[in-house]
Amino acid sequence: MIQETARQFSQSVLAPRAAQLDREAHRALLTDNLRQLAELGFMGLTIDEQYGGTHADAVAFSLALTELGRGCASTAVTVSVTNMVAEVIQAVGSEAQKQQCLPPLCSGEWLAGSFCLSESGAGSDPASMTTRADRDGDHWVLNGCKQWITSAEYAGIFVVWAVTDPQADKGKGISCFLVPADTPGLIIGPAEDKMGQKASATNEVRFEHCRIPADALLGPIHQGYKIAVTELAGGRIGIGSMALGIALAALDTARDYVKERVQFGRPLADKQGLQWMLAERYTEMEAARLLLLQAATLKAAGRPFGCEASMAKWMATEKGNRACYDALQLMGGNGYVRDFPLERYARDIRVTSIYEGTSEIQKLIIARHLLY
Ligand SMILES: CC(C)(COP(=O)(O)OP(=O)(O)OC[C@H]1O[C@@H](n2cnc3c(N)ncnc32)[C@H](O)[C@@H]1OP(=O)(O)O)[C@@H](O)C(=O)NCCC(=O)NCCSC(=O)CCS(=O)O
Repeated sequence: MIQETARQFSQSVLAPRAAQLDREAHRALLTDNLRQLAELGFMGLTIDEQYGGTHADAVAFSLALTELGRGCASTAVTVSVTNMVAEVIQAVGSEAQKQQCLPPLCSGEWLAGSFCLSESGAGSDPASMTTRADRDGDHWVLNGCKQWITSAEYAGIFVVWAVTDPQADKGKGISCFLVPADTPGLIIGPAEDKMGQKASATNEVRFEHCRIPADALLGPIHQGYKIAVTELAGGRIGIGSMALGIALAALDTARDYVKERVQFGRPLADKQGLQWMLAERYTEMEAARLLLLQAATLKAAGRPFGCEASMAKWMATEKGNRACYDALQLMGGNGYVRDFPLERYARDIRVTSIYEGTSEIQKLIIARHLLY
């Protein structure tokens, strides 16, 4: 039912608006999409009902993200990251923190949540972060700068990682905090001018003597790094599922095109070389779908799923990029112009093999599981 609801919303609302969102980086249309999705229960898909969530599982999350990715990647990534933020709070938050943050995130009162981990010098290696949280009486004081933060412009809550013990071994002195958007000293930089996913804002977030109360600590002190890498594994199912949706949208468009387009007196679909392109790319995306469902099923069962999530993200995003490349090729010049959505799909999918862990990081995680 969740998959069908996502599919219908994606076809009827997201897809018709996606070109305008992309062309104008249209925040108002994006936020309208988000409000409607929150009403449908997509902002707290795996969150307990008592906090306003849908209480679905990771499989439903994956299926939903694929359908939303088919329609509009800018919207889908916002849903994925907001769900990841809600999951961190549900996983390690106190009862008071859950009561404070989850209902407004799930209902859409807060349009989004932001996951503030990466810094300019700490992307693939977040344990090298330099943002500090220093204790001052009954407060923490945050200083530092985060980069590549999805939705920062319109987020209601920020989950922020900072060094709380600079003397500790690498990764052992980091803690996690909850920072409401209106906290003085939290400063949102201008949006990046990106290649794709243009309506989704990606900002720098600075903390300048940003004072937060002691009870803003999220989860145990100095355990923040482990919380981040654990939650990122779940986020990777979302990004992989969205990439699958973008790739399938591209392949479906190209498949319909080659059936219609006549060259040398026959439809392009009759050319065996082009048939094989479609056969290979659809087969790869089916493999990605099954890997995503495997990772999601393990997560839903409460079993370890980090390696499987990395395998699934690698497959869905790398093969998804290839699928968009070939789909564009199948449409020739028409793939390259804005009259058709192919060039947007190809731009939107490119970042999926970069954010929430590059393809190289996914292979590092997979290799560690194989070897150690
Ligand atoms: C590449 C890395 C995986 C390397 O990690 P490290 O070697 O530095 O750390 P580990 O020792 O592997 O892990 C630390 C700690 O956590 C435990 N752990 C690790 N993974 C899991 C898991 N899936 N589930 C549970 N626990 C896990 C591990 O056992 C260790 O525990 P102990 O200390 O031994 O008790 C890592 O650096 C990495 O993933 N890098 C990529 C970071 C990344 O994806 N960055 C992009 C973030 S996206 C962003 O910030 C923008 C937000 S957005 O808007 O989307």
